[in-house]
Amino acid sequence: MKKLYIRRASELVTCRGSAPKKGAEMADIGLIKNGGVLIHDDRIFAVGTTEELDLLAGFEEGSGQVDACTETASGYTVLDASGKTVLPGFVDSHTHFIFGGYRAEEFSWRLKGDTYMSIMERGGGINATVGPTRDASIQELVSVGRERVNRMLEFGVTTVEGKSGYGMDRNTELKQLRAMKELDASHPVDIVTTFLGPHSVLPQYKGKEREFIDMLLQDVMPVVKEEGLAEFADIFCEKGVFGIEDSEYYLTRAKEMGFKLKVHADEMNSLGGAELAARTGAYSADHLLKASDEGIRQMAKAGVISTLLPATAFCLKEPFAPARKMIDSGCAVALASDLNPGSCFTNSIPLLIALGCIYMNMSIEEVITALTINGAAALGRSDSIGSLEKGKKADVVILKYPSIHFMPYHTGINLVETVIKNGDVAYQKEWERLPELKREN
Ligand SMILES: N=CN[C@@H](CCC(=O)O)C(=O)O
Ligand SMILES: [Zn+2]
Repeated sequence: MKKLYIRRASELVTCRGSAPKKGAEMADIGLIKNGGVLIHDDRIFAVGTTEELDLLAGFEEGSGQVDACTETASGYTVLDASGKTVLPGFVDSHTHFIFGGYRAEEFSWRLKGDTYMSIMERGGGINATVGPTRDASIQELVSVGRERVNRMLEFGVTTVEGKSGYGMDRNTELKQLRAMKELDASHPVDIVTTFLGPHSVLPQYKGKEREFIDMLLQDVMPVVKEEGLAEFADIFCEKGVFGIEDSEYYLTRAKEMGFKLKVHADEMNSLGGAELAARTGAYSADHLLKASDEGIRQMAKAGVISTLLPATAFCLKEPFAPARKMIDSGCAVALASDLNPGSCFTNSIPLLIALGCIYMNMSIEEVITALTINGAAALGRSDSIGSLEKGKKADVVILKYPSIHFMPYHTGINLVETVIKNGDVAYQKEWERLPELKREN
């Protein structure tokens, strides 16, 4: 058995307890000073103070057994985390990271005053990514996806959700999902897949949205189900895209087929997407910039996770989702990057931390909960990831600094030093590796 002991962490964040964490529970991150984690193979064996775990591991302080990274008599490899913060691996629970091409020009147009929806109406936006994604081979999608997931791992992400939705035909939707499955099998980061066929309306389906949805339900989703290509089904419920009736029709049938549900809801307009998510029993409603008070109340009551995507609001120069109101109303809030080729091309966890704390009035404890256990719950995985508790996957992040308060304080800076995935070191930062400067005489 492979045994690892992370020892003497200045602050160890467990996020233990029931999940998801709602309302005031979000501030309780189960912090242990001078904490440690014992890992056996790919699972967490014990979590506690270093004193408690030394006893459990058969260590004697001062015996010389506990030097950093040495094999010890009791078989543990020791990782000395003194002066550092240890957290559960981050869960990025909403992304669109598999696609072909780029849309950099749209960002410039928006800087000059165009809106996301006006660009979409004149043929840009999501539809503009369809051609390059259809043209890309599965190996090209896997290769570019691998680079993106590598970058996520550097930020401490150990599980990521990825959506289809840039094919909107049978072959390309399946190709996107298969690319993610191939990556999942060959990369340390776990990938949870979502079918998002109804992501936009192609010109030939304008005014015939129901026909398009029926095509997806009949021709594509049975294959997705049969091959186990996606666990969740999602839809872009928005004015000018898919309305409430079409969205409810799709979600109801997707649920009957055995998919878990997610909804892109109330992003640009208050359409009743949050209420729809509550009504259909969705795991999460995502975006929610314009969620109504009634929608917030219903999400809290139904236990729908409010997945907020502040980097998207930031890039679109839109007001942030009302995180404070949601938490104070008893909602469980998750934060995710929404990495995509159009509205938000970032996978930066430090940016989410900064926006959450500075602009959304969330405490750093609430932000940590939103990026770990509540993200895990939004993916239906809170029993296996999202917290440091006995029996869970050993997905652990170690930060260079001694306290969680460095996370917003070192604004926008990646503090991740080590990432452990399934008990193995998957990423180790080399802080001071600079090239030798050559001097000409
Ligand atoms: N809003 C809908 N879908 C994506 C954007 C996708 C794109 O613009 O390519 C989102 O969640 O932000
Ligand atoms: Zn999205």
